[in-house]
Amino acid sequence: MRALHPPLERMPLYGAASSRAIERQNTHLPLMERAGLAVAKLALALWPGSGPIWVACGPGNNGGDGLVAARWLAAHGLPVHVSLSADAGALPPDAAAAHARALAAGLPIHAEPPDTTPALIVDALLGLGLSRPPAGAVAASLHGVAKFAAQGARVLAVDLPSGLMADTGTALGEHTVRADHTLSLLTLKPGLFTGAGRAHAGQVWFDDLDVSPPGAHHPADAELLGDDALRPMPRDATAHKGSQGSVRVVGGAAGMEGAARLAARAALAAGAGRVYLDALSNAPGPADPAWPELMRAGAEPAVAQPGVVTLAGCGGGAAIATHLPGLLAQAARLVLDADALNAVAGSAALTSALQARTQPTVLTPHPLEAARLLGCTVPEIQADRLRAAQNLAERYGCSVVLKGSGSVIASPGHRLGVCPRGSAALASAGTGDVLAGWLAGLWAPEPEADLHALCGRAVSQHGAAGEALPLRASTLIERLSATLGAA
Ligand SMILES: NC(=O)C1=CN([C@@H]2O[C@H](COP(=O)(O)OP(=O)(O)OC[C@H]3O[C@@H](n4cnc5c(N)ncnc54)[C@H](O)[C@@H]3O)[C@@H](O)[C@H]2O)[C@@H](O)CC1
Ligand SMILES: Nc1ncnc2c1ncn2[C@@H]1O[C@H](COP(=O)(O)OP(=O)(O)O)[C@@H](O)[C@H]1O
Repeated sequence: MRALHPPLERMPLYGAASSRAIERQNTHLPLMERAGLAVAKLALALWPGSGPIWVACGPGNNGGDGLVAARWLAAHGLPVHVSLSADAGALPPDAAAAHARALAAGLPIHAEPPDTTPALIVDALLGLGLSRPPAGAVAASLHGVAKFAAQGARVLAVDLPSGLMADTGTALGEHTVRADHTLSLLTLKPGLFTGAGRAHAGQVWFDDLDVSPPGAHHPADAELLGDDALRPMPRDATAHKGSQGSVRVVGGAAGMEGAARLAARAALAAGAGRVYLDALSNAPGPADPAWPELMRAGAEPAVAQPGVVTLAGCGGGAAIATHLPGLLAQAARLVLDADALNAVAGSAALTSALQARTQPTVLTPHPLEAARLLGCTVPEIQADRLRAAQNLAERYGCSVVLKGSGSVIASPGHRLGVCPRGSAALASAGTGDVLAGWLAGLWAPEPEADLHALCGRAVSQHGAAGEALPLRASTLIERLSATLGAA
């Protein structure tokens, strides 16, 4: 068992169906006994030393894990209140056996939550089997968990916070558990790291139940990005500005020049040899008075040159649409962000032009831009962020970074990546422009890079720099420069 916190290694993620398939391959092992023992060990470590522990067990095998854990905790002499929000006669076989062993050990099993606030709650109500918004006895227990948590009880979720969907990180029902800790068992589930998952899971722990590697015969559904993505690329001693590639930022309509400047600054900080700004505002003067290194684009460099990465959209407004036909047709390497994405979503001609591109392209939508591109709603995007990113990648034939808590990286033919870095400190205007610029700047010197991996690097580095307040987009560039930058 181990805690997942930096430095993080790459880890495979398995959704509910894959986790069940792996479980089926290992039915010869006492998985529930191992799971319950792991839960008990972590609960013991988290227990504050006094006060009761409420082990809240549900109707399935997640409840079975809880019953095993409760037996171990009671055997250690800890004050345990076990509740079962289900008919014991209807438990699945493994959980029924765990129930029988708990009774045989003399453990009282209640129908109701405790009367007084526990010090620690072990949430074993629902795991992988969640199939509908909680109701009845389970919902009543979930209400109790929320009430006691508000009174200061710590919460350890078994496998998944009850109410959270394993595959998507969608919270079903109003009382989805907000855990302080979640111990993911056998496999790590993608829903812990994207959508509402990060808000509900707290500190994630993982125990493979000694089934290692858990998916030897089963491909992972996605990959959790590791901190190897944070390593800066070494710069060759013979590097010169010409060898580092160029970034051309097309954006910054009147009133939104700042967005394009943030992107251009980030591109320079990431390592691009030269950065040009095509400001759509046509305002006179230097590209960025505070950053004299940034140049105004004239006739050169042509976007068709392989050394040039074009980043279009940041603060582009409606004006970006007129530039897109040319950029989509010619740009050797293209990143589309913000208004460029909105323009594509609103135009069948631009959509066709994007789909017809054969040169490498990255899209960096936030959920609203993604919804426009897929012709659906933001809740539909957020209900399954992995699928949305995959659909975008396939529909447009591009690499895609679907931003937000637990950014998802998708490219045709590649395994989905989920980024566990970043935080709500990034929730302020301009941080997305910095990401787009940083990505373009990382890409500039590496035309042959695996674009999917490069997107993962950009998102991980941006996220790692965005985990502490106070944070403005400008300070984000400073942090990126200080820790990972090349400029
Ligand atoms: N069997 C084993 O050997 C192992 C089981 N494990 C545990 O087993 C869990 C999966 O067990 P299950 O497949 O039984 O799934 P769950 O324990 O999540 O529960 C499934 C049960 O909950 C009911 N249910 C679903 N949604 C509900 C709702 N909204 N309100 C009320 N009831 C609802 C279902 O009808 C079903 O009876 C994992 O999450 C994990 O905790 C793992 O520890 C690995 C080993
Ligand atoms: N709660 C959060 N957790 C993690 N990352 C976040 C969170 N909120 C925002 N971000 C990140 O901040 C950036 C915001 O981008 P975006 O919405 O395009 O903003 P803007 O257009 O103002 O620059 C994205 O990289 C996004 O993933």
